[in-house]
Amino acid sequence: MGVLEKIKEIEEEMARTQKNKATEYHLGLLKAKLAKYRTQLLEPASKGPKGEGFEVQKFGNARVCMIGFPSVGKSTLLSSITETESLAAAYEFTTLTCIPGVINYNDTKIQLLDLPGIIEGAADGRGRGRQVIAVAKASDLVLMVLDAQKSEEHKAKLTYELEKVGIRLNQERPDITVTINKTGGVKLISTCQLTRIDEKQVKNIFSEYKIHNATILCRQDVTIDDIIDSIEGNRKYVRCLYVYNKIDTISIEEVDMIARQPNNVVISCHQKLNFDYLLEKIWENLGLVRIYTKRKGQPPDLGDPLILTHGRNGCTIKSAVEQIHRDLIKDFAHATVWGKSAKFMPQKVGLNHILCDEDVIQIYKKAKTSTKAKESNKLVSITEKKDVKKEAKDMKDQKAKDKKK
Ligand SMILES: Nc1nc2c(ncn2[C@@H]2O[C@H](COP(=O)(O)OP(=O)(O)OP(=O)(O)O)[C@@H](O)[C@H]2O)c(=O)[nH]1
Ligand SMILES: [K+]
Ligand SMILES: [Mg+2]
Repeated sequence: MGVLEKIKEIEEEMARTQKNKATEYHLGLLKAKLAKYRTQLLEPASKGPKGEGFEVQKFGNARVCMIGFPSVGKSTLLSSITETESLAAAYEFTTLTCIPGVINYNDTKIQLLDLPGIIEGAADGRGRGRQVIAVAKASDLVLMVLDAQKSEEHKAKLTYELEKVGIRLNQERPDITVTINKTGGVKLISTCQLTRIDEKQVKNIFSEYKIHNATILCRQDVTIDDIIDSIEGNRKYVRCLYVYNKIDTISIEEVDMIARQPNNVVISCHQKLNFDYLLEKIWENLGLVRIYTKRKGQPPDLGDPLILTHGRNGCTIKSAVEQIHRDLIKDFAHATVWGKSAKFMPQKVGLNHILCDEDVIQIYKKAKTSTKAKESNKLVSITEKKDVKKEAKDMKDQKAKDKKK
């Protein structure tokens, strides 16, 4: 029986199983089995003939892709907010390849990718689903474009299709560390109370993966899915905006209700409604930071900022210096900062200072001691030493003289 049939069988069994304390272990095991088969299913995609995927050159400071069912308005949106025209039409599957456009926003270039519509079962290979979803895995932000008339079920279905290939939308990577040992069995350690899993359940899951000796350290109250994700490892945690298009076809009350949900953006391409807010949310979710550099005695160069991304713990002077020039780090002495991150203007800071958007920095390098200067320095230090030695000797002679008297 092929992998797809096995997946189908397990999904049916999970749907049939009552969710309660007694079946929890069994369901956990089924989830692990499912995750294993899904990973197997994905393997061929990467080994498939090269031409299959949508090889689109990365461009600009960030990559955003549009995922959605056919005819929700992805191509109309690309043509509306970038200079690129992408054919739009009422029939489904108008777009058959990946069409890149560029959003110029806040001195940055954000690549926006239009993709073919996907349908249920996309992750299992229906239509060009797997190639479309692979682009989502390689993006910094996913725009899930939805037709405002269609119910929430579309959003849930698309989330499930992305989940099946290991994409976790708007979730943080769970803080779990798995160490495989030679002996000692499976040990579950946690720095907080675990209310959703226990050691026996975790042991079952690990034995499903034929791992019998491991230490699992959890720093938050994790679920069994998080444990499976940490074993599988190939998960991608991506920010996602739910873009509800065609709001010209629903009532104001419905628009208001949709707009209030987190990560939702309501737009109408036909009436060009709310594009500014969409661009603002894209910018916010990409976590891009513009840093302007200035030289001593000159005004900052406002035309061409450094564009950095907000890492997990912010963006530091170090990442800015590395972007200017890799070798600059070793000559770095200190920097002065003007802007939101400076306590006073200008503030003298080191490599670990966390920068804010639109800060201005000036970099100071260590004073280059040329070899001649080094010689003279050395000379100075040696003569100093000589003086010190001579002084010590004079003092000693003096003492000896005093003694004789
Ligand atoms: N009422 C309304 N119709 C829209 C809006 N935006 C797009 N459409 C229509 O929706 C249909 C589909 O638009 P497309 O841009 O081709 O949608 P798509 O998601 O790119 O479709 P595929 O490429 O087939 O996946 C077209 O007839 C558009 O004119 C909108 O804001 N309001
Ligand atoms: K269409
Ligand atoms: Mg299209």
